[in-house]
Amino acid sequence: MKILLLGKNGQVGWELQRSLAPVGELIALDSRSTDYCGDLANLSGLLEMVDRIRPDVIVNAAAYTAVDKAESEVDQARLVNATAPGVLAEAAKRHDALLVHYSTDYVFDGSGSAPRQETDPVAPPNMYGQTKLEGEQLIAAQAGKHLIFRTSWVYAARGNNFAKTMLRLAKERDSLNIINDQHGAPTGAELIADVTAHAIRRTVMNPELSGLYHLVATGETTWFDYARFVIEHARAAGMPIKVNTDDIAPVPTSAFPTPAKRPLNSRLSTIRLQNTFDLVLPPWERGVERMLTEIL
Ligand SMILES: NC(=O)C1=CN([C@@H]2O[C@H](COP(=O)(O)OP(=O)(O)OC[C@H]3O[C@@H](n4cnc5c(N)ncnc54)[C@H](OP(=O)(O)O)[C@@H]3O)[C@@H](O)[C@H]2O)C=CC1
Ligand SMILES: Cc1cn([C@H]2C[C@H](O)[C@@H](COP(=O)(O)OP(=O)(O)O[C@H]3O[C@@H](C)C(=O)[C@@H](O)[C@H]3O)O2)c(=O)[nH]c1=O
Ligand SMILES: [Mg+2]
Repeated sequence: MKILLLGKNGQVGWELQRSLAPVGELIALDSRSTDYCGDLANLSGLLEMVDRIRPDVIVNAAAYTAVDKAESEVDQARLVNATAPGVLAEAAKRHDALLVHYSTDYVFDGSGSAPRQETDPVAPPNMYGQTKLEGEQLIAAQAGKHLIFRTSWVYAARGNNFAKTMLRLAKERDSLNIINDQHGAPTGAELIADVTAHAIRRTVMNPELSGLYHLVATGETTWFDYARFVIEHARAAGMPIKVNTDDIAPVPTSAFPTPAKRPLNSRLSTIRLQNTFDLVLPPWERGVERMLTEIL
């Protein structure tokens, strides 16, 4: 089985290089690859690359993930998050290949407090979420073999994420204001990559498993509680931390203005994923502790 991985150096892409290696013959690309085009902004290059490689599985871990910047760079965000995945879906269908793709909690408006199911209505609060939703829709419209995993609050030892931002700020500043009314589950790139490998094996044998699945760690937290969890672990591990525990302040969303609006409720229900693929998803704290142990 030939697997094509796009976005190999992102948080999830890096872990997929590990988890997909034993699943099939892996060809991993990024935007700067030279043998084959791995640039999602080059649509004709992408098509030519897929026709040359003729993969059995395409895993797209590339995305425009700068949430605030997407508000002012909509065209680039849409090209990478929507148009290119649509082109990949078309090419995958032509080759009868399985397309695996990732989406986000930011497709939901964030109202209420119930965990969202895959069938719940979508209403993205920002342009990143809007373009990610358009990507989902273009893939589904092809009706080829596909898996779309919506995840949230992704972190990894390698790459940029909220936990690493907090470690940096805790060393530099003596006070922090952190939003305490946005709820969700930090989800490790390792978990996403491991579940992806498992689901690919099942879906290749059983294409009717195609569809949309929520994939997040178990439990929930807020950005504030998550920040405290990370900073206190780092302090206990002996990392030099400048900020006092009492000077990490919980604030409402209204007190932390950003260009992009974020949902208050990012909880995702994973029942469909767990039942379909016989999976157990670990509590979010386990993965974050592992990541901290690795980087501290
Ligand atoms: N990060 C998060 O918190 C969340 C992410 N997701 C989704 O999960 C998936 C993986 O995200 P994650 O690993 O965190 O993202 P990262 O931001 O870590 O990685 C994204 C990768 O996409 C690449 N990329 C951007 N533009 C292009 C392009 N034009 N051509 C090729 N590659 C490109 C980047 O490479 P380069 O730097 O070289 O441009 C980067 O390596 C994405 O679909 C994302 O939308 C969902 C929910 C939460
Ligand atoms: C730096 C900082 C952020 N915040 C808030 C802003 C925001 O609401 C929240 C997280 O900030 P970030 O910029 O890391 O989050 P953001 O980039 O919005 O993270 C999102 O990325 C995309 C790709 C996704 O798909 C989402 O699931 C989610 O992970 O924390 C504070 O309250 N205080 C701070 O000092
Ligand atoms: Mg971000």
